[in-house]
Amino acid sequence: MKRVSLTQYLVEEQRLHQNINAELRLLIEVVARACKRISYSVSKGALGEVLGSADTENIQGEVQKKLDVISNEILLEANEWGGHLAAMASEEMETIRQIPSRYPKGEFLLLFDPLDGSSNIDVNVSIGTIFSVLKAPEGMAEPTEQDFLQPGVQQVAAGYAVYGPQTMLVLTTGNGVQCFTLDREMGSWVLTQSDMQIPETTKEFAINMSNKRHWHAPVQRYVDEMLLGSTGPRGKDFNMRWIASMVADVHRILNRGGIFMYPADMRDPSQPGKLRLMYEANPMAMIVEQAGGAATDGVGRIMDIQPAKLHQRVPVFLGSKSEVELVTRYHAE
Ligand SMILES: O=P(O)(O)OC[C@H]1O[C@](O)(COP(=O)(O)O)[C@@H](O)[C@@H]1O
Ligand SMILES: [Mg+2]
Ligand SMILES: [Mg+2]
Repeated sequence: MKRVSLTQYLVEEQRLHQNINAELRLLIEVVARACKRISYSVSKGALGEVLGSADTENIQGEVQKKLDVISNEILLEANEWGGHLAAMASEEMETIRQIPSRYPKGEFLLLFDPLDGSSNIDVNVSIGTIFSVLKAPEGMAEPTEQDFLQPGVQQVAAGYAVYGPQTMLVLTTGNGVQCFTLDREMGSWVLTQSDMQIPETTKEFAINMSNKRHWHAPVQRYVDEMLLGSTGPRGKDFNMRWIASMVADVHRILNRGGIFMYPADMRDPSQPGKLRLMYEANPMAMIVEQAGGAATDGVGRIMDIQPAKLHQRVPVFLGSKSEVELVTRYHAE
């Protein structure tokens, strides 16, 4: 197999398609390097004293795990001095992080969920990092939180790292989706899947079924019809998977199709769903659309949503196009 590294891929992408410039290319490399460091920490587990709770709470009121804090620090530190960013925002921080004045500033805004699937850390199940890159408005001295509130269609790149049996980096810069596997001996990311495409037909769905009694009618209907299998209106049996790490669930769907759902439910109307628009839904929506799938909030395209606040939550339906279209249609009926 001819080995193509992440660096070689990005250089070629810049040369052939001009969808990225040198600054974005270097920014992606810095993020990828940070993910490599996170991967090494994850794999050390108890030996690296990275497991367990940090005994602190994040802005969402969730108890932080040690790895949430460690991963956030790794990403902040790696990106601060790179010179490619104007500012950063993280799921784990209340407000945005400016680039210290001693470092050069760049033209991009970076947003991340440093550690996705926190509940899986201590039980050795796949977890990940999700990131999104936006362009900073031109000519500002210091970006404000308002500058981050851009719809997902304006993302210039998005990706995730999944820390599973293998560590992989899945990336889009708006020209398809590529997957790189971390070669631990060489310390490099090697291209292992080009132009990933989500299979169109599927028999698999992912949702946390324990919330069933709280769902709204369209989601009840859609899931009930799948559960009826070959005896119901769908005329075929479905399988269910729920890893509770969005990264791992989306990675499976990119590879073998399916639909991932985290709907809003009837419990707390002020919390429309669990997932965060800026750190989880938008970057995953860009990846899924670039791989031929679809991503909606049940009403419209996720990437068209005009964010109102940094830590906004949204319902998420993403994956194989026909399934996402069906559940979205049920919301309209
Ligand atoms: O425990 P639940 O409600 O099934 O939620 C699982 C979902 O929560 C998340 O873990 C949220 O991510 P964080 O770990 O970054 O908070 C998603 O990855 C996942 O899809
Ligand atoms: Mg998450
Ligand atoms: Mg997280």
